[in-house]
Amino acid sequence: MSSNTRDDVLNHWFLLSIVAFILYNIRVAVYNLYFHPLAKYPGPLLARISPWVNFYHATTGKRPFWIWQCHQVYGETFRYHPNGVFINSPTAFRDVFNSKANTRKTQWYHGMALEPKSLNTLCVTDKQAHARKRRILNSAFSDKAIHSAEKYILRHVDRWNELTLEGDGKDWGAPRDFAEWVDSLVLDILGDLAFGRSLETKEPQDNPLKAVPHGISQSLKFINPVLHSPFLGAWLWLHPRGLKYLLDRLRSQASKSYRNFVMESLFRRIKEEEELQALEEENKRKDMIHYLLQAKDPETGVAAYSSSELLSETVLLVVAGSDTTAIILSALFFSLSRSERIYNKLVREIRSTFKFVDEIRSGTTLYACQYLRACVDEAMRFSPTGGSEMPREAGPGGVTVNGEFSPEGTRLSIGIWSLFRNDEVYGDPHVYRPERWIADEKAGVTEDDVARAKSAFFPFSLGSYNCAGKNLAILEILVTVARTLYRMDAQSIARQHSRRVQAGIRLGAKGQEDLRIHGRLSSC
Ligand code: HEM
Repeated sequence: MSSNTRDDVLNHWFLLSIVAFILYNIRVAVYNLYFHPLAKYPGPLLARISPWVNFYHATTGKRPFWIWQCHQVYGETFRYHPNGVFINSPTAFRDVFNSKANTRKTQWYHGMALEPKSLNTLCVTDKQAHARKRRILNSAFSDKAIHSAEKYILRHVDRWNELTLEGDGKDWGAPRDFAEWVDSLVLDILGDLAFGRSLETKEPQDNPLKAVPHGISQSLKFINPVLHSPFLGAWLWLHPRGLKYLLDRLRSQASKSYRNFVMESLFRRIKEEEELQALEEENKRKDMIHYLLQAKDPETGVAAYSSSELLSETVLLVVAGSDTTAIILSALFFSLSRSERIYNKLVREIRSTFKFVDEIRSGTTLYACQYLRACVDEAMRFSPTGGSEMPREAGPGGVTVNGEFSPEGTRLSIGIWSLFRNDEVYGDPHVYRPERWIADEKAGVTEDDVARAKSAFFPFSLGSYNCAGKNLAILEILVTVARTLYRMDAQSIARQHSRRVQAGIRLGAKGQEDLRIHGRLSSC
């Protein structure tokens, strides 16, 4: 064949390919717009046709706000993906997340896993496998386990307070970047509760583990767009075929230090467990990893977890147990720094309820501090911790959500940020107002108002997949806030937002935080 004829053939095939590609996309667009089961729902035109729009918003870091804006424009339900809708309704949340709902976790969760082959309790999508793993995890969060963990939480909070106050505490101490400062507290607590050792990241000396919270944020920020991308399936396929190796090499230093920390801590803890076997039962330290190591398969009696499953479960505990609690504490102190009225009211409640700081521990007195709990709930509403949504899809045979039927495989999403800022439920959703959680006729808040607010409030999710660590998290937050504000006056030196939220994940870059807090001894 002459070179001219070969060029003609190539040009011909090239043109044909382009025409075929265009025709294929037109066909897909027409189907998605007019014949797809979700065709009746409104939404941005391009998002209804193509999954790339949703992906684009995930890369911007502002997807929760895009979702909220779309609800303002298109109403309660809008189509954000050819095969998915967002629904901003408390009823829809219950329909999708209740234990009996015919819905399932999507492939998104497999992408979240460190090792897609060793899925942890959060990432496993098979319901029976999840129930088995969750039973084991529950033993690490039983009332007894939390009760025995409390003394470690208190010890860390007390030391953190001591370090916040400088010298004799009579003058304002040097301002601290609150986001980082709270990260160190939460990580030290987590280290003690999970691995039975204090990580000492709040101590002044240099410590490579101080980079761990940043490593966690970076890893989450990196994976978030991938999870929302149309190439997630290919990503999961490639992961065991070389992609994992490549990613490990490209990882940032902070992300590496977080991974190494988890691995080292776990392997060190496994060794210690062997030594602990020789001790009397009451002298054994029963931290979270202890429960995982001791778990047995009920049928075979052998260890329930392989070492890669243990690692995967440990990663979950570290991420779920640190980033979330730190975000809520940060959001709460940030909101207090913006309102003298709320700050003073909370301080009054804490200082009038307890006579001594040591009385601030789990128990009816702490849990009866109504305003404290309202401030925490309002922080969880105001700055929800998870990503934009907890992705679910309709199971076999489809499911009815909010009165509308969706066939199997339809993505059914509820934007957490949008739901917690739903105008119809909260009236003034963009205002941090703890009073909305306490019925008080004089303040104009009725029982019905509180019930309505609670009807849309699911900070720890709902059903079988709800947060395993919720009681621990609440205790940690309550004692940290109460002991800190009992002991010291806190003051913000800047009035801008401390933490921007990127798809539910903190940016938290060093030096970019605006909320700096310093304390001085309280007069009580
Ligand atoms: C204020 C703090 C916290 C909030 C708001 C929170 C919220 C949540 C939410 C919404 C989920 C469901 C995620 C999903 O389905 O995609 C979840 C799951 C989970 N959380 Fe938390 N969490 C917090 C603290 C903690 C702590 C301190 C721990 C333990 C160290 C923890 C351990 C877990 C675990 C193990 C799961 C997976 C449960 C399962 O899938 O069965 N969380 N959390």
